[in-house]
Amino acid sequence: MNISNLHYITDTTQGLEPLLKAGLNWVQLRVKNRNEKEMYNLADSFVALCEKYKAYSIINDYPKLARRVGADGVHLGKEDMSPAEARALLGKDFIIGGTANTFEDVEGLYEAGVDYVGLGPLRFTETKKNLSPVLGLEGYNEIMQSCQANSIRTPIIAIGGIAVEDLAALYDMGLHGVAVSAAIRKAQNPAAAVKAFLAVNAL
Ligand SMILES: Cc1ncc(COP(=O)(O)OP(=O)(O)O)c(N)n1
Ligand SMILES: Cc1nc(C(=O)O)sc1CCOP(=O)(O)O
Ligand SMILES: [Mg+2]
Repeated sequence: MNISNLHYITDTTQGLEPLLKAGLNWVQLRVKNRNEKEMYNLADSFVALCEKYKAYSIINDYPKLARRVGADGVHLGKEDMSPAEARALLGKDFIIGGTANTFEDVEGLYEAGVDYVGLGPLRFTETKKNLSPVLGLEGYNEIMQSCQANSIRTPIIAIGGIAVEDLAALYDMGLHGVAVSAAIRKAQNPAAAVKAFLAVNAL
C-alpha cells in the first residue's frame, strides 16, 4: 500500500462520486455529532463508494466502526484510541494514521508504528474546532529537519487550511502529501480543484 499524496477529508458521501471520478484515490470520512446508527449507515455507504472507484477509505475517530464496515484504515488523534491499542485491535495490514503538532508527537507516532502522520495545522481553518497551535511553513521546516536528523521516515501529511499554492513549499521540505477539506469542498468546481491538486503531485 502506498500512502496517497492527496487525502480528501469529507463529512458526507454527497458529491463524492465526481471527485473519485476526477482521480481522488484516498478519502477520510470525518463526521462529528452523529448517533451510532447514522454513523454506521454513512460509513457503510462511504466504503462501498470508495471500493467502486478503488480508492482507499479511512474512517476518522472510530477504529471499531472502521473494521466493521470494511474500511482500509482509521485516523486517530490525541483524544482517540491510542495507535498501539488500535494496531492490536485491527492488525498489521490495517492503515493507521495519527495526528501530530510537534516533533515529539511525530516521534511518538513513529515509535507506535503508525502508517502515516497528519501534521498541522499549517494555518487557521474553520473546519476543525479546538485547533492546535498554527505551525506555518517555518514550523513545518523545523519539524521536518528534526525528522531527517532522527531518521524518521514515516510519511508526513500536512493539514489545516492547505491550498494548492502551498504544495511546492511543503514538498520541498520533505512532506509526503497533504490532507485537504475546504479548498476542495468549497471550491466553485470541486472536481477541478481535485485535478489541480493532483496535477501538482504529478509534476
Ligand atoms: C490526515 C489527518 N491529520 C490530522 C487529523 C486530525 O485528527 P484529530 O486530531 O483526531 O482531530 P479530528 O479530525 O478528529 O477533529 C485528521 N483528521 N486527518
Ligand atoms: C481535520 C483537521 N485536523 C487538523 C489538524 O491540525 O490536526 S486541521 C483539520 C482541518 C482540515 O480541513 P481544511 O483543509 O478545511 O482546513
Ligand atoms: Mg479525532
